[in-house]
Formats: sequence, C-alpha cells, structure tokens
Amino acid sequence: MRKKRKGSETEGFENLQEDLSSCANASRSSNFRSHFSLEGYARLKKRCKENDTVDEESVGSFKRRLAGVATAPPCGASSLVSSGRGLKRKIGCIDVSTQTGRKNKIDDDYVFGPNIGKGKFGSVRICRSKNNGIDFACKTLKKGEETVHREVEIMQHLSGHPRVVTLHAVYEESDCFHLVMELCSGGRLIDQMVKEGKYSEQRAANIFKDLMLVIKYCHEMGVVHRDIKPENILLTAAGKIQLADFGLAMRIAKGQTLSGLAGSPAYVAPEVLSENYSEKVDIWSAGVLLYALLSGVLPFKGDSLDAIFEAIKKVKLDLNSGVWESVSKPARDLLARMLTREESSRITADEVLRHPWILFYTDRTLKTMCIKSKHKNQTGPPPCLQIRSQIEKIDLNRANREKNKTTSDSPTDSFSNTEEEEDESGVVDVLVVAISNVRISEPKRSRVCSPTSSPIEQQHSSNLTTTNTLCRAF
Ligand SMILES: Nc1ncnc2c1ncn2[C@@H]1O[C@H](COP(=O)(O)OP(=O)(O)OP(=O)(O)O)[C@@H](O)[C@H]1O
Repeated sequence: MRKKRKGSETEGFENLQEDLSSCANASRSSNFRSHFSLEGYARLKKRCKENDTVDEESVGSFKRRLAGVATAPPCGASSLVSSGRGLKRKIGCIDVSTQTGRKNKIDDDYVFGPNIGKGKFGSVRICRSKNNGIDFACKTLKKGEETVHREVEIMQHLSGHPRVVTLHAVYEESDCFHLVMELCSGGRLIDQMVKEGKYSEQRAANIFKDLMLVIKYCHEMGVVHRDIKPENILLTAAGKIQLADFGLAMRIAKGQTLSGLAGSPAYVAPEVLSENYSEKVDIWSAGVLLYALLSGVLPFKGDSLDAIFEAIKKVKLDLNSGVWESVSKPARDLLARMLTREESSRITADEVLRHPWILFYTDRTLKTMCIKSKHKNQTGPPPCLQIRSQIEKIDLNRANREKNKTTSDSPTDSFSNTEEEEDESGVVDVLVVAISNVRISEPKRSRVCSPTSSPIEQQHSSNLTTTNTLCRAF
C-alpha cells in the first residue's frame, strides 16, 4: 500500500475573492492568466467546514501541518537520491549554508538593488556581490510557515542542475531567510508566451525538452514540484529555461502519495482534487503547458474555480480540429499521453523525453541524423538538412497563415484546408523519415492510454469553443 503524506499547503491564504477578481481582470488584458491560488480555494472549503467543527478541524489542521514537516525526509535521507551532482549538493545542505550565512549578514556581502518580483511569501530583489560585482536575485522569505523552510531545503537539495535556478547562499535572520540565487535576466516564460502567442513545434519542443529534463531530475531526486506553470519558468539572458519557485515542492519517496491541495488551478492534475497523488502531477501540469505552447490557449477553463476543476475532471479535449489541425500527430499523441486522467497510465518524465516528437524536434536528434548520414555516403543533401528545411518551410507557412489571418478582415481570406493538410502530412512524412533514421524507444504501451484505438481519439472531444470570461487563453 502507498504511504500517504499530508502537506500543509491548505493553510494561509486569505484573499480568494481578490485572487478571483484579479484573475478575471488579468484575463481581460491577457487571456492566458490562470494562476489564482488553489490554496485559497482549499482555505475557503476549510472555512466552510470550520463552521461545523471548529475544534476538531483546528486540531486536525495543526496535526497535518506537523505531518508536513515531519515527513519531509531530512537532508541526505532520501532513498531516491541518485549519484552525481544531486548527491554532492546534498552534502552541503541547508545547515552548512545557513551557518555560512550566520557568520556574515547579507548586507556585509551584497548591495541591494530594485525589486524584481513579488510572490506569496516575500519579495525578490536584485543584489550585487561586494566581492565580485556579480548581480544575483535575492528572495526574502518571512519565517513562520513551514513551507518556507521546506522551500529553502528543497532548493538546496536540487540546486546544481543546469536548469534549476542555482542557489548561491542562504542567510538566516531571526525573522527571515535570504536566498541568494542566480539572476535570470530573461524574464518569465509566461511573459514571452503572452507576447509571442503560439510557438512553432520545433521551438516548443526545445523548450519543453529542457523542462522535462529538469522535471525528470526533480523526480529522481525525490521531489515533486507541484506548481509547474510558465510563471515559474524563468529565462536566462541566453533564453534558456530555469525552473524556479519551489514554494509548493514536496519530498516524496518511492511509493508514497501526497494529499494536500496545492498548485495553480488551470494546471492542476485531476488527482490533486481527490487529494491523493504522486509526482505524476508534474507531468499533467507540463502537459497543460505544452498544450498552451502549441495552441496559444489553455485546455481547462471556467468562470470559477469549481468550473475549472469540473473541466479538469471531465472535459474531453478535441485535438483533431481547429488549431490542432496544423499541429503534427506526434505532438498531439504526446499531449494525449501526458493529459491522461488515469495517473497510472500517464507517461513518465523519462518516457516523455523518449517520445518521437521530442526526439525528432530537438537539435540533438537532428545532429545525430547528420552524423549518421555522413557515414552512409549518401548523395544529395543529408536527410537532416532535408528535414530541417522541411520543418522551416512548414513553420514559415504556418507563420504566414497566422499573419494573414490577423491582417485580413474577411473570413474568406483564410487559408484552405488543403494547404494545412499538406503541412500536416509534410510533418508526418518528416517524422517518419526521422524516426526511421534514429533509434527511438517507444513509450511502454502498458503505461499509456487504453489499448483499443488512438489515445488522442479516446481522450478528447470538442469543447474548446465554449466562451469563458475567466482564464480564457492567451
Ligand atoms: N532567480 C530569479 N531571477 C530573476 N527573477 C526572479 C528570480 N526568482 C524569482 N524572480 C522573480 O520574482 C517573482 C516571484 O518569485 P517566486 O515565484 O519564486 O516567488 P513566490 O513567492 O514563490 O511566488 P508565487 O506567489 O508566484 O508562488 C518571479 O515571478 C520572478 O519574476
């Protein structure tokens, strides 16, 4: 039987109504806002319960809070720690880092600059090292909630991976922690998505592969992030992603399940709503993000939290019509495998990374094909170049179609189906060539959707035309 662990994340958020209205407002300016607090919802639910059973609930919630602390394995105790980088980081875990901080005050070592972000638990400011003049981001977390201690500990545990925001130092004061982190000066992925709209498949796949590599790393290190969303994906100056905000992250051992309501509504997995879940929730959330990258809209929408949750539990997505007609079948196949409601059938991070769509669209695969083709003494351009130029042509055609759609007032000016179908079959052909040129492990059939027909058909039916005023799309 799986052990259950309860987080304390159902505590501490007062402003559900404020969250709701700010989300509604945000959805007017940018139809991709989706991230009002799930904790607020939990709190509201809890408050209703409290009216009936005040004493019982307060004792219960206190116990749950304690359980959240007590069950998080201490540094170095996780059974899931793989060798290498993570292990090295774990040796210098929170105590050592905090001790270093205790010798000096943060003002001795850094000069504070402007605020660059504000989160639930504190602010983020730029700070410049007095020692070497390098700029960092300093997140100051007020003590009190045990989630704060957990965030510091988990960042220590994970820091060192190239796609996790690096934690350089922790300074502890009587009432707060200062986390000195690598500065991600490229902003947040969400802002880029809002600005640029939907992404080409190649671009989406390259961003997404990096995200899945870091999610896989977290899971191997026994950590569930629980809040995967583009707001928490930062970009370096070079445009590479960095996973940030481990404020809701939890340690999890193999076979354990978690039970606290945590996450951001539009991205939350259905099993979180039943309060019994595992690290697979991150795969679902990443699937929601992939859907948004490829289509420009969020899959699960509603005018209230309850409506969003109903959609997450019940709506069958249609990946066959509308915007999806110009998205390749392998991309839709991957999405269907990630947005599978049955947790045990949902693909793992490793399987996502071995999916043909990821393998095909990421540069490494194209390079591999180039190297292979060199050895084959073929005449004419190597297949990788043919494929690359085909992809570029397809992306260009799509971009042109989109441009024409937005600049034209007349519906008759839109591109014909024939053109879209050509692109579609082009992509499929390209993938067939690619797949035949590289060795690809198929995701284990037993772990993915039901065996009868295409998982895409089984998973989805049209509901995307419903108009919502909240969290519509971006
Ligand atoms: N390392 C960093 N480099 C640059 N900006 C950062 C960095 N870390 C955080 N920020 C900025 O500060 C904001 C808030 O940070 P973060 O999400 O970690 O805080 P939080 O309190 O957990 O937020 P939330 O309320 O969204 O959960 C981010 O959205 C981002 O804009």
